[in-house]
Amino acid sequence: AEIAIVGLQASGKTSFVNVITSGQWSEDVVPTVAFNFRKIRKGNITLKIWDVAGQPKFRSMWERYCNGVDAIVFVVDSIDPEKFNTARFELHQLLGHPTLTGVPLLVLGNKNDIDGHAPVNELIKALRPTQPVRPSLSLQSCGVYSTSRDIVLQWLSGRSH
Ligand SMILES: Nc1nc2c(ncn2[C@@H]2O[C@H](COP(=O)(O)OP(=O)(O)OP(=O)(O)O)[C@@H](O)[C@H]2O)c(=O)[nH]1
Ligand SMILES: [Mg+2]
Repeated sequence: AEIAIVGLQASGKTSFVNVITSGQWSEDVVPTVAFNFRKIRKGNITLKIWDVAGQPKFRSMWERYCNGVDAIVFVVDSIDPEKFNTARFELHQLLGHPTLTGVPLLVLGNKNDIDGHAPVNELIKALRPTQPVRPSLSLQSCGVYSTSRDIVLQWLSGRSH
């Protein structure tokens, strides 16, 4: 399966990829420039991961990396409600590209290890990821210490063909 991971800067995309690829949580992450490409094997599935940069100047590239993938993962920082509006805007901007019609979407509310994080129902209200309609949509909460990463991996594996 090939997946693209997008979302605003500092939402935790690279940290998430580090945990699913090496099982290691590292404090030492630097803001991504352009993208990182990672390839991992999980059982008999090879995941090709485009970890795309989230700073404003890189957002116009998201569509290019998402084009042709088996699933898009959109990461949101669930402890930073002030960014929800921008996140929604960028998410809808991305999903509005005709090239991405029908691509399965997984929205991750990251940093759920921190007290006061927004729960899934609040993220759904804030981001309204169901518009436009997606055939395959999932919204999950995750964080560095959470086992939901396994659920996420399962979801991703199920999207491969
Ligand atoms: N507590 C907590 N901190 C996290 C989590 N994920 C990421 N962080 C922290 O959030 C900050 C940003 O993480 P990155 O993984 O660099 O974020 P990014 O989305 O890749 O950012 P860009 O590459 O600039 O788009 C870092 O200080 C991480 O340590 C998490 O699940 N829990
Ligand atoms: Mg990054």
